[in-house]
Amino acid sequence: MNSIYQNIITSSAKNEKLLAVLIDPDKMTLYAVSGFISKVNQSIATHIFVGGSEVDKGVTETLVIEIKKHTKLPVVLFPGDVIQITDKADGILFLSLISGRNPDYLIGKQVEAVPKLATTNLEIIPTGYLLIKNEKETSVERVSKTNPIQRKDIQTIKDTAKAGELLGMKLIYLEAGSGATHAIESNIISEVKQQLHIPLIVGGGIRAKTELESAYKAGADLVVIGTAFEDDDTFFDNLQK
Ligand SMILES: CC(C)=CCC/C(C)=C/CC/C(C)=C/CC/C(C)=C/COP(=O)(O)OP(=O)(O)O
Ligand SMILES: O=P(O)(O)OC[C@@H](O)CO
Ligand SMILES: [Mg+2]
Repeated sequence: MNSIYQNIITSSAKNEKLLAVLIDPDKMTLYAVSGFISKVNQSIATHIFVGGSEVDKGVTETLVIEIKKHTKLPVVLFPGDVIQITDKADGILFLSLISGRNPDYLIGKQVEAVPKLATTNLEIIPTGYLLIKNEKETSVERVSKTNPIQRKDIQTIKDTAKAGELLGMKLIYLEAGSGATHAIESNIISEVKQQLHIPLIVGGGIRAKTELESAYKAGADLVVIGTAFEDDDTFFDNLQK
């Protein structure tokens, strides 16, 4: 059986780069799904992530059902909270916000999620999630009440990512924040990647194909893009298969 995680590992070993399109349930209407997903299907995207920092109950499930009608790509939950868990998706990034020091987002929400996950067949992918500072406050900072790590503090970023790996996490996600003023720099990505043995996800503020390519070149195995597609879906035209 080809699991989502196994595919990420295999692609990473072959240096085949992956792209997740992030759909924020707050911003996508049900009637827009089929048109949007048809663009995703024609693009180089390999995954669909669904999640937001603040989403009302039930909204994620309805959206995932609709998305699944239109694509064969794996749909992976990227939840800001436990209420976003639905068994209609294929997998879930089981996030721990390791850049922060809020116990609710390190272990509390994860404990709360267990009874919900017990009734699903979701593939659970333990993910160390690091928020890196940009020029404006991000939704994740506000919602989680945690401080991001400063960009100049590369050693802390590296040590935090490595600590996630040593704790047994299967992916590390470097996050500049949805709609970040600037994407995570190549030197940060490459320094983090060099000392990891697990795949690296990079997201936040990537709005151009050149930025996507430089994240890949620096060592990102999977890049997440949301806002650039939300703002202007002609961005897909540059990312045709
Ligand atoms: C259920 C489990 C295991 C975890 C959920 C709880 C944790 C630890 C979450 C991590 C911190 C967090 C709040 C992540 C949110 C990730 C996310 C989907 C960000 C995208 O944010 P948007 O909602 O697009 O931001 P905007 O509203 O600014 O567009
Ligand atoms: O919306 P953007 O800025 O592309 O960010 C994607 C993702 O990393 C946000 O959690
Ligand atoms: Mg968003």
